[in-house]
Amino acid sequence: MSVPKWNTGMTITPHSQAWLTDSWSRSQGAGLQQTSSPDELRLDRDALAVKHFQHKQLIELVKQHALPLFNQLMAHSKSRLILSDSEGYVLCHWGVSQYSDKLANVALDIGVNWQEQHKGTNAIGTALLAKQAVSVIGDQHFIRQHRFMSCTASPIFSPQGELIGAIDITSEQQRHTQQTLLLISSLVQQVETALLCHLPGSHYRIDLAEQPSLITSGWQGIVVANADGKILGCNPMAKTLLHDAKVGDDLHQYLGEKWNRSEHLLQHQRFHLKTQSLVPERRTQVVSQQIGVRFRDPILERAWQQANKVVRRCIPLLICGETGVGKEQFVKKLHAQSGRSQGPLVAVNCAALPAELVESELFGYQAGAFTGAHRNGYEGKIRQADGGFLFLDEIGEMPMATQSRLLRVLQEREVVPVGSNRSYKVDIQVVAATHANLQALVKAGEFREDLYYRLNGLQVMLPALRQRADRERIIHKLHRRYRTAPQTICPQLLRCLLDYAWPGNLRELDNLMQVACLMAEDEVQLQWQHLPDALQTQLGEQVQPEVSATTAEGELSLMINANIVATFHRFDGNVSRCAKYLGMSRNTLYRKLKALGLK
Ligand SMILES: Nc1ncnc2c1ncn2[C@@H]1O[C@H](COP(=O)(O)OP(=O)(O)OP(=O)(O)O)[C@@H](O)[C@H]1O
Repeated sequence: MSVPKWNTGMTITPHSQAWLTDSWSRSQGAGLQQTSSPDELRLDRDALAVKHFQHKQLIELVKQHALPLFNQLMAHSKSRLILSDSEGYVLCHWGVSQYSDKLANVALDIGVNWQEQHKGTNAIGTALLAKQAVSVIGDQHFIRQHRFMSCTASPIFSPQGELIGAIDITSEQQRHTQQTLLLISSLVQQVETALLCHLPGSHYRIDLAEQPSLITSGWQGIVVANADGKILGCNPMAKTLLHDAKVGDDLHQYLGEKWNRSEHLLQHQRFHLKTQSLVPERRTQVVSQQIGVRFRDPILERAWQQANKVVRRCIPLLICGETGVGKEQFVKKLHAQSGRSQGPLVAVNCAALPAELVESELFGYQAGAFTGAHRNGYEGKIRQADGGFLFLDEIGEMPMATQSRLLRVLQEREVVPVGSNRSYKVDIQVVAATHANLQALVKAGEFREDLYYRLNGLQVMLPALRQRADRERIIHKLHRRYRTAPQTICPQLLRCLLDYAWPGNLRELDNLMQVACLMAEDEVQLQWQHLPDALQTQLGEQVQPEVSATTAEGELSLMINANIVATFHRFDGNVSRCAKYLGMSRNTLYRKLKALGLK
C-alpha cells in the first residue's frame, strides 16, 4: 500500500484517521494550493442579515446552552467558540478578542465561508462534510497559513435529523486533545436537546433511563411530547430505549398512564422517568425575545412578511379583517419588530371618538382654540406618533371632514393644529385597520377615494379564525395559557371547536378559553360541560338532534354545520375549495355532505 506524503512533511500513515486522508484528497481535488491563501467567499451585509434571521433560534440556543459552559472551561485558554450554518458560513463567534487580528487575517470571521472546498481541511468544513466531530490540529490543516490554529468542531442536527450547522472551538496555541472533542460533543448535545424542547407544540419533556442515577447524566433518553401526550421528538438515546417509538405515538403506550403526573422520579416497568412541563420556559422566552414572530397559517404568514417589507420603507399599510381577528395585535408585533420599535405606537380608535373631537384628538389644538380647550393646547395623536407608528383603527368610521385633513397630513407629512396657522413636520409610519369593506364605502360615497389610495400602500387581509389552517394550534395555545394544571382537551370537544364558525374570531376563542379553564379547574380534561351555556347551545345547534344529547361522547362525525352548507353553496359545490376553506379533509367533508343529503 502506498503511503501518501504531503509536501508539508506530514505523513499520512495507515494509522491516520480515514476522514483526514479523505479530506486532504478532497482539498487537493478542489484545486487548492497549500502555499497560497484561498479566495474568500464572504456574505454581504444583507445576505448575512438574512442568515442571522433564518438561524435566530439556533444562535439564541447556542448562546443559552453552549456559551456558558465554553466560558467556564475555556475562557482563559485563548480560544474562540464559533457557530456556522450547514453551508459553512460563520454566523457568530465568541471568545477572546486579542486574537481577532490573526484570526481575521485568515478570515475566520463572521460571514465567511469555511467549507472544505474553499478553505481546505479545517474543523468546520470537514466536520460538516464528514458529519462527525473532528479535531484539526496545526499541521493537519491543508492550507499552510491555517497551521497556527487548533480547531475542533462537531455538526449539529435538528430533531428531524437534518444537518443545520456546526459548533467549533478554535485556539491559537493550545493543542486540542480528546477533552476538547468531548467538550464540543457535549456542547452540541446541549444545543440539540434545546432544539428538541423547542419543537412547535412541545409541552412536556420526559427524561428516562434504565438506572435512576443516569437520569441527569447527560446520557439519558429525552422525549418531547405535546399537551395531549403525543410524541413530537426523541433524542438518539430515547430512540434506542423506546425501540420503535414514532412521532405521533401516544406516550402512555410506552410509559404507562401516569407518565405526566409528577416531576419526581417515577418508575414504569424497566424505565425511570421524570416529566417536566416546558410551558413556563417557552413563555418567558417569547417575552424576552419579542422577535421571531411566526404565524403558522400560510395566509397570515404571507401578510406578515409583506407588511414587514412595506414598513421598512415607511409605506402606508391598510389591514383588513373581521372583528377580533387580531388586527391590533398584529400591529403591535409589527411595531415591536420594526426599526421604529424605540419610537411610540400611538393608536386612535376612529369609531370611539365623538365626531366633534376627532380633529382635535388627531391634529391637536392651539391654546385657547375653542371653549373648553386646555390652556396649554394639545399636540394631538399625530405629533405624538412622531418617529413611530400611528395606528388608525376602524378608519372606515372617520368623518368625511376629518378625512380630507388627514389626507393633507399624509401628503405633506405636516400637521396644522386646530386654531393654529403653524405647521409641524412629522415622521410617521401610518397603519390603518378596518373590518369594513372600504372599497364599498368609497363606492357609496362614504369614504374619500383619494384617502383610500393614500392609506392603501399595501393592503393585507387577516384571515378569520374559521379560515385559519392553524386553528388547532391556537386552541391548544390558549388552553395552555389559561388552564391551571396539566389538562387535555376532550377530542370530541376539540372537533366541535374546530368546526365552529367563530363569528367573534380570536377574541371569542380567547374569552371562551378563559371561562372554560376556570370551570375546569383541577380536572384532567376540558370537556363539553365546562363551556358557557350560550356556547353549548350554539355548538349544539351544529349537531344533529339525535346525537346532541350525548355530544361529549357521541359520534360527532354526523355533525350538521350550517357553515358547511353556506360554504358549499358559496364555492358552487367545489368540494376541494370548500374543504380547504373549512380546514378539513375532503373525505371528512364528503361524509358530512352525504349526511346532509348534499352529495
Ligand atoms: N395571535 C393571537 N393569539 C391568541 N389570541 C389573540 C391573538 N391575537 C389576538 N388575540 C385575542 O383576540 C383579541 C382581539 O384582538 P385584536 O384587538 O387585535 O383584534 P382586532 O382585529 O383589532 O379586533 P377589532 O376589529 O374588534 O378591533 C385580543 O384581545 C386577544 O384576546
